[in-house]
Amino acid sequence: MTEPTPDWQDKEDGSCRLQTADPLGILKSTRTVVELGENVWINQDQIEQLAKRWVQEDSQGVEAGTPLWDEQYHFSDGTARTVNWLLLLDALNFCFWAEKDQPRWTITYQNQTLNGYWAEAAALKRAVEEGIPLWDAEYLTTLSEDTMASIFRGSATIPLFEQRVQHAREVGRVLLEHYNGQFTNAIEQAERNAVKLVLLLERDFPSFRDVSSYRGHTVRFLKRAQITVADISGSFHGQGWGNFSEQDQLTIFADYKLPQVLRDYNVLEYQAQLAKTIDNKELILPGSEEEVEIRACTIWACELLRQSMQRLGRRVTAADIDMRLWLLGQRSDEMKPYHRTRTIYY
Ligand SMILES: Nc1nc2c(c(CN[C@H]3C=C[C@H](O)[C@@H]3O)cn2[C@@H]2O[C@H](COP(=O)(O)O)[C@@H](O)[C@H]2O)c(=O)[nH]1
Repeated sequence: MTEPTPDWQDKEDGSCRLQTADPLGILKSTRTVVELGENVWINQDQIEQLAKRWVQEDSQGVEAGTPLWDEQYHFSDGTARTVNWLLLLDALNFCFWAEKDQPRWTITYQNQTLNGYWAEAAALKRAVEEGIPLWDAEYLTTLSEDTMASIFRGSATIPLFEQRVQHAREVGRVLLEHYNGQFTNAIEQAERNAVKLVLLLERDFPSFRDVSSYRGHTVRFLKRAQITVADISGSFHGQGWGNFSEQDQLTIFADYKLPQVLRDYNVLEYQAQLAKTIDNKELILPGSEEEVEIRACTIWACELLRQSMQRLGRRVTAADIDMRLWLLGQRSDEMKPYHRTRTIYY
């Protein structure tokens, strides 16, 4: 007696078959874009090949595995202060690349020159070590531009500086108004459920509302809301404040590095004009059809990769696939450029 097909599972045999409940409505809404899109395609053969390769690597113990949470560049004291610090980290976790032919923003920390995400994390850790209480909601509400400039001091300027100041103040304000200054209260209100916490972030923290529209359809990505939950889980090693239910219901986090890696594996293919724009590091407008298609196809390419690995007997979550691809993207100098969309969402 085979199990009855749950009502949310697709019956028709389309390539983008829904095999999870998709409580965040991300897979369903992005599937429309994948089906209608004319600028970005998913190559199913390449997905099967990558799935086979990863399953073989894993069986030979080469598994990239989810590395331990980094504590060299992340503030981590195991208390509610760390939870607030991580919320701030991910409220500012976007868009680290420089204008065309300009040097990236970097900082020096512990005699190392860091850029991108690692520079952001280390800058926020350095600030706490220098006595700036970034875990204090009250303090964040009136964070000055001078203080923020000092926090992110380094070579060149961190992009979208003004927006980052506004996001930090918004985090403080919303924490005070709704959660008595502690994001741990939000975790408890979400009953320690990953999906509920992502939806709470979307509802209460405007800068996290990463939702687009595409030919009249609403398209949900919620990248920073989802990575906030994943980072709290990572920092607390899945225990205590990091012990969430339904974490396997999260999708990958649609940033600018995953599409770059998926294109390098020929899993994503770009229409000629779009490929030229990206290879020339020209800007792609936020909310444009091209940008939404890149992000939607990234999400579905990873979902199809997950399904393909499962058919090969290897159960992984979207977060496992995300981490593996993102780490590959940290060594992406040889790859074709990632797409340039100036946005606060990723
Ligand atoms: N999809 C996905 N995107 C992620 C991350 C991370 C870092 N998180 C992990 C790191 C340690 C912990 O284990 C965290 O889990 C940053 N980003 C995004 O990448 C971009 C920055 O790239 P680059 O310019 O090269 O620094 C930017 O959009 C940023 O938002 C992730 O994990 N997945």
